[in-house]
Amino acid sequence: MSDPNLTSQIQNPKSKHYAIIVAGGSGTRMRSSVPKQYLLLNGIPLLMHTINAFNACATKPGIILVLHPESHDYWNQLCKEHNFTVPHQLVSGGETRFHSVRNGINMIEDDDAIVAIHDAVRPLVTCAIIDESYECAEKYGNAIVAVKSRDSVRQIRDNRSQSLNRDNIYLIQTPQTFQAAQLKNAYKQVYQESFTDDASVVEQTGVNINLIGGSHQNIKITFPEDIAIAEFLLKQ
Ligand SMILES: Nc1ccn([C@@H]2O[C@H](COP(=O)(O)OP(=O)(O)OP(=O)(O)O)[C@@H](O)[C@H]2O)c(=O)n1
Ligand SMILES: C[C@](O)(CO)[C@H](O)COP(=O)(O)O
Repeated sequence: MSDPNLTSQIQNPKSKHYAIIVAGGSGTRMRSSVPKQYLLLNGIPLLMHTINAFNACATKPGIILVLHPESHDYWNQLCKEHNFTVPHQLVSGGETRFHSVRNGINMIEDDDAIVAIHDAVRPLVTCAIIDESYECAEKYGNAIVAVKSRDSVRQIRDNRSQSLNRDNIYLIQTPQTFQAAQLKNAYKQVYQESFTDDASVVEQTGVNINLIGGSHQNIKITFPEDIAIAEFLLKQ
């Protein structure tokens, strides 16, 4: 059950901007007793850092939070424990990230809205990155946050490794922000394993994908050591 006190903003959003924060995963690679999005980072669940970042940015989108269907009560309890009152609407997630995102998109009626999709487990995203992604998506249709590879890169082909020009290699992050019509059309497709992010889903419909600058600090919490790294970065 969602807490009605937290759902008011999305029913009557002040702007046409939305953020779908996907937190419906189970975090198998983290091997923790609770899913990683609820692990504490500087004393509060890391998912709250992520929501706070979107709430603090100038765009101030309506927030749609996608959770595993069995985690809603747990989340509402955490919100009470931590006095967390940022308005948001809860939606149930699906089998994969693709299905969770699709459930979030289904909550948005306005085809002209601008929608950012963000991994709950990227809690170090900055307001500057979030606001720029909305501005660029409004102008160009979509904006995908990415960083250049800092390592040298090689590709295996026919059992031989070949160096690639790393200046042409970008590592993709979130938020990934789109005009709602693009997103809704793309998410009508049948799920494919190659859909590892939202850009790959939208690109499949023939739409050009625009990259914007992200940050090497916008890490995804995936493995146990990432918590210590994020705590270190938060103190900077
Ligand atoms: N069915 C799913 C799977 C993933 N996610 C979300 O998508 C983001 C990126 O996924 P990932 O880091 O892979 O999370 P998990 O699937 O939880 O982790 P793992 O792959 O280690 O199990 C996370 O915020 C995760 O909660 C989701 O909403 N619904
Ligand atoms: C969406 C994403 O965070 C972009 O880097 C990434 O593709 C998620 O991948 P994962 O396999 O769910 O970790």
